[in-house]
Amino acid sequence: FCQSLLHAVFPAELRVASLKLLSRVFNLCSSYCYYDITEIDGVNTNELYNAAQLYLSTSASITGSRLSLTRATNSTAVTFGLSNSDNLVDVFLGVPVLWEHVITPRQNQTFSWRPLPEDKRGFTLRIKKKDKSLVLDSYLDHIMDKANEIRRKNQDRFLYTNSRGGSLDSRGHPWDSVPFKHPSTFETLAMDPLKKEEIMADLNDFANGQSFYQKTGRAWKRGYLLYGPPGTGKSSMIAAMANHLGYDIYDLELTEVHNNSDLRKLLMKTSSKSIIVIEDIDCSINLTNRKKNAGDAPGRNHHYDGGPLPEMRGGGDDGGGNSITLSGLLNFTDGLWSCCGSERIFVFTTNHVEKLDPALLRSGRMDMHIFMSYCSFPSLKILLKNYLGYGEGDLNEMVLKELGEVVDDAQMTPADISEVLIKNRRDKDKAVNELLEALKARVKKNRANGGLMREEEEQEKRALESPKQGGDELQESCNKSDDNKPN
Ligand SMILES: Nc1ncnc2c1ncn2[C@@H]1O[C@H](COP(=O)(O)OP(=O)(O)OP(=O)(O)O)[C@@H](O)[C@H]1O
Repeated sequence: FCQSLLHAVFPAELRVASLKLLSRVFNLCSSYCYYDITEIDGVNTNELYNAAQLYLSTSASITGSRLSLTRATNSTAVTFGLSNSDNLVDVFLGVPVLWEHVITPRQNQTFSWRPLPEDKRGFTLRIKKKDKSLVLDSYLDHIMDKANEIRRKNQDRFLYTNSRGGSLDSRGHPWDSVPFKHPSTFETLAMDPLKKEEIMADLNDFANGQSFYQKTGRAWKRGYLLYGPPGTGKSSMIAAMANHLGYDIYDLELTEVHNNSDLRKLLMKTSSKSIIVIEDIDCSINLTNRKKNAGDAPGRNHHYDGGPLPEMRGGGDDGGGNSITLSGLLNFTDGLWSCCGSERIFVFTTNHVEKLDPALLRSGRMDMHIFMSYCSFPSLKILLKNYLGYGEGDLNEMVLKELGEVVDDAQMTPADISEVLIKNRRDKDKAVNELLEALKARVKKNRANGGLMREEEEQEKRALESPKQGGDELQESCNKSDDNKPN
């Protein structure tokens, strides 16, 4: 009776109008504004909805007991999201933002070339009116960036190489790629923990430093020089860097690049958020005495240490002529061309730092010089944990002390030590005993050689400390060290 009375007094049109009026009054009085971010915008997928879902899946402040779990194609990680009507508060630049996930059944199917989901999904974002400009100006961009970063970390990454004599694939791309699945991480890397932390902090500062680089007018790139004897983990370090940041790797085979202009083309085809690696830089091109090289005979500035000699490719001009020159390489890492794209890391590795031209070592080019040393005691403990599962306190105190006493003087590389441990990994005691024997034998051998290996290391350090030393002098010191090399 009441209902029919109400309907008679308030006809449907009046009811709708008054509801609209009420909601308008409510909106005017409310200090909040609301944004709806629906999954499907018309018939197109709304990128912002997917990004918000991914972004919120990393938030630790999710309330509610029902969460949705997803695992995307090509992804190795499971992410969780908000279920229906669940909400969470995110804080951005000190401003609280409320997110609510709303799922409603789709009523009338609109005509579409593809079937639409049965449910209409969307987020409602509630924010104070006074903070509206903040949301529109930077919060949504922040969400898109973060979501891309999460996708990158979750998805397979790629290892690119140019080793096809500079030919292009069917898409005109000069790089070959394979999925990158190297298991090396900073946790498994045998290295002084303090040094490791310093490198990780430097990488994090770089990856989060967009505004810093923009503010200071610097190109968003960073250079690392990894040097040290073979088998000390330079390649493992590069893999750990890529895994830590979630970057792709471009392994640049310089000996396959014909000239400076090809080098530029390769650079232009690299993506941002990547590590561009030139391994054994001292063996790839002749990086010393560059003035002399500029006038050298054709092909002279390609220089090899042991590998097959490259084809003679013409004169060594600096301006994009017929072969790679040091200045071409410096333009690649340092000049205007290095700034196409952004967020890129250059890593050069060498076993003979003293052979490098001081121009390459100058600060600003290689921002961080990382010496990969022979296995130290802290590094040894990491290897024992990796290969035998020995944690702190698991190994007999006496044995540990003995290992500590000989490991520095043995000057064995982590690669050599890993070999000994791998060989006996099923019998832990045997592995440790054999390692101890191997270390002692190496100490004996080094003493018989008069500690020449350590001297070589010292030379490398001196070369780094005096980057202004001329190319000729460096070459001379390098030749001397090669002559004196122990077997
Ligand atoms: N610091 C390290 N931490 C953990 N494992 C290491 C380390 N150094 C070497 N290894 C082990 O030795 C193997 C060879 O090391 P890696 O190729 O990284 O050395 P490298 O210094 O790059 O050698 P090269 O100069 O000959 O290229 C690795 O696969 C890894 O198993």
